[in-house]
Amino acid sequence: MIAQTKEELTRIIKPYFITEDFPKTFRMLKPFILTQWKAYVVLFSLLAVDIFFTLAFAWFFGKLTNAAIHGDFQELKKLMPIGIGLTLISITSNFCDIYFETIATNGVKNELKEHLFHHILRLPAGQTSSLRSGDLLSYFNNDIHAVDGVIGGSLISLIRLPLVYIAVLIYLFQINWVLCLISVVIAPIAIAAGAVFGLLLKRNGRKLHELVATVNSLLAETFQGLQVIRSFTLEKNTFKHFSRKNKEYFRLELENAKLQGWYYSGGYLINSVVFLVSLCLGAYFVSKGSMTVGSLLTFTNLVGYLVSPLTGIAGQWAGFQRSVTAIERLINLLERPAASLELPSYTPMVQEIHSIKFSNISFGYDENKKIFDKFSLDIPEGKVVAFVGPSGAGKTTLFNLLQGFYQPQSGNILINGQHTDNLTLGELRSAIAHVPQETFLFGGTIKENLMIARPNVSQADIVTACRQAQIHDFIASLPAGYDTAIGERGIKLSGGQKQRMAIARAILKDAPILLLDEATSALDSETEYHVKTALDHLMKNKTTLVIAHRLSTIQDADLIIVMKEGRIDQFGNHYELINQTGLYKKLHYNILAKKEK
Ligand SMILES: Nc1ncnc2c1ncn2[C@@H]1O[C@H](COP(=O)(O)OP(=O)(O)OP(=O)(O)O)[C@@H](O)[C@H]1O
Repeated sequence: MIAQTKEELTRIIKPYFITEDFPKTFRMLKPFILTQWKAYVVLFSLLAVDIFFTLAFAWFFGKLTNAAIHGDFQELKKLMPIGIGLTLISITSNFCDIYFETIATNGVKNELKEHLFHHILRLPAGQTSSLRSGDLLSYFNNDIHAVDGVIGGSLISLIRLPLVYIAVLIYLFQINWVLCLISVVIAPIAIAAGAVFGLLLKRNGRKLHELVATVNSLLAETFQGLQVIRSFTLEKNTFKHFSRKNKEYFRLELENAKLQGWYYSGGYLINSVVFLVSLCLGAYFVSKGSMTVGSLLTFTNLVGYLVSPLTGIAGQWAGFQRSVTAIERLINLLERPAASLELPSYTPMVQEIHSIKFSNISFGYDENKKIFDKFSLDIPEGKVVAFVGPSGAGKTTLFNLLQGFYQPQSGNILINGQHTDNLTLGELRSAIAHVPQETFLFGGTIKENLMIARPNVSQADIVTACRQAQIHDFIASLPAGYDTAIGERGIKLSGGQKQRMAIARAILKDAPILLLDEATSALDSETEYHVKTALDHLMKNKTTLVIAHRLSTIQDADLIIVMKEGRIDQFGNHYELINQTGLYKKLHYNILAKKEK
């Protein structure tokens, strides 16, 4: 398709050229590169050794040939130690090159990985909810490794190759300027061809990085959702989807290989032509006596360096471009604003709760769709407050705001009269124990899962908490007891056991505010009894906010807040509310009806 207008032409050409992302890339990488400055200084010093060696070896070769032709054994004897010295320099410099390049690139990547991980851990929920876990993994196992091109070999080569070119050009010019001129004429072709391939590879590189992230997300979601896939018999469709993406990846890699193949073959062709022309012309000059055989050999030895740096620069440029596309993705992530400067950690500053107040809160996950509009609520000290209301009323959102996962667009949340904005995230979250509806357990042992509640918990604390949470007897009956591995996400535990593990965690955390999101899934009456006993222990002496689904929790609550569409529809205790006509009465009879079924 031919571009009709200038704008259209610009739109087609633009993706092939780096403009703003180039300085942006270096601005982002600079602090990480500076951490490895010593290795980079060594690498740049080695450039000089490399250039010296290239010229010296060609010189040595020519000298040796002339000495051999003239049977000059004295000269040969003098040249031998020089040859050995050059070889030793070359071996040492090669070793140092590899060693220091590894230090520089891996050092930078290590720092970058830590920075990225640190950043992701500080991102607010609003930023991470739009990221898929596969995408996040891709940053670490794909994009970070692709930065090699910018921080390692490609960067060094982009500096080394022009220097080699200039040094060789000056040297060869002195040997035979006519031959030199022929080689220089070829330069624009090599540069132009390399640049075009580099830009084509960049476009392909961006597609490849995006596709790797998609495939990673697909894999992560498939493995996490294997049970759903099995129960909805989605195996065939899932496989087809994966296979399509996998083939697309293969096709893009092939396209890349083709581009690289053409590029290297083109470089080889240019190299060969220059070499043959120089050799034939040089042979003519030797036959005319205007050049020695040694000089011709030196020339043919070095003439490649007048072409390869040019094609090489273009090749490195291509690698560089592909890396830049990976870095663009990293920059996009790193530009997302973090919720705090430091990583939150357990900081139990708030020991007692006298008041919790939501004051004129307005909030929407999407700013155009408000969940709360000037919402206010006072939570009484040391009481159990139950939140009930239809799905989507905003009950969980209230919990999210109190824990600082999201910030209200206006209004304040105050704990003991102090704005939660004035507390660090560590202080705020250490004051709250949250028992979510679905318990997330890590893949380690029971003990490891309980120890995350707070630092320095003892075995005795754990056992006491588990007894109160009605889970100790079960754990003790396991062959490895508290050291039993519970499988990924605690797959080896039942729903009721997971809930009691979450309650034990909350007991261990011993925070003054308790947020409880009761599970909606029905438990058998014995487990229900155990869970209720565990909760009674947990709620003692705490200010408790509970999203309640169980009749007993609701009836026993000191205050019931009936929520509807982000507003408080009714409030009071069970006996007050049941005698009013309104939403509570309806909800109450709905729960009763469900229970009877
Ligand atoms: N992370 C999110 N991003 C965007 N919208 C969200 C998000 N979480 C919840 N919502 C929306 O906010 C509204 C309130 O949801 P919330 O989870 O607070 O309701 P709820 O009262 O807890 O409901 P349920 O009883 O079903 O859990 C809903 O319309 C929901 O779609």
